[in-house]
Amino acid sequence: MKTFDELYAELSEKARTRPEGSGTVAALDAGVHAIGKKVVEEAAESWMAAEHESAERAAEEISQLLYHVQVLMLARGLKLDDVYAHL
Ligand SMILES: N=c1c2ncn([C@@H]3O[C@H](COP(=O)(O)OP(=O)(O)OP(=O)(O)O)[C@@H](O)[C@H]3O)c2ncn1[C@@H]1O[C@H](COP(=O)(O)O)[C@@H](O)[C@H]1O
Repeated sequence: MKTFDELYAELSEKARTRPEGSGTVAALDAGVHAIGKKVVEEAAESWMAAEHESAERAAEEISQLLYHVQVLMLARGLKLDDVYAHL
């Protein structure tokens, strides 16, 4: 298990070191447009799971949404504090 901040730190390190086989590196290389589409897809899947499936399935889809949101942040060079400043 990891927190939102811990995941962001892990993904930042992946973006910096670009290890072979990293899905995050592949997503970053695909660019903001492709990442944005994944965010929308995972948002829809989160909605559908929350409305029609178990709480556990909804949590799983929401975790994927959070992951893709973080990849989008990295693609735009946004740090956690840039977002937290608006909360
Ligand atoms: N938490 C996640 C995570 N959540 C979601 N995803 C990606 O989102 C996809 C889920 O989308 P879907 O369920 O729609 O599955 P899918 O349509 O079959 O996936 P695609 O065909 O679109 O790849 C997964 O296949 C992963 O590619 C994640 N990929 C990575 N992480 C974590 O990120 C870290 C870095 O991962 P790597 O960069 O791959 O090393 C690790 O700790 C991972 O656990």
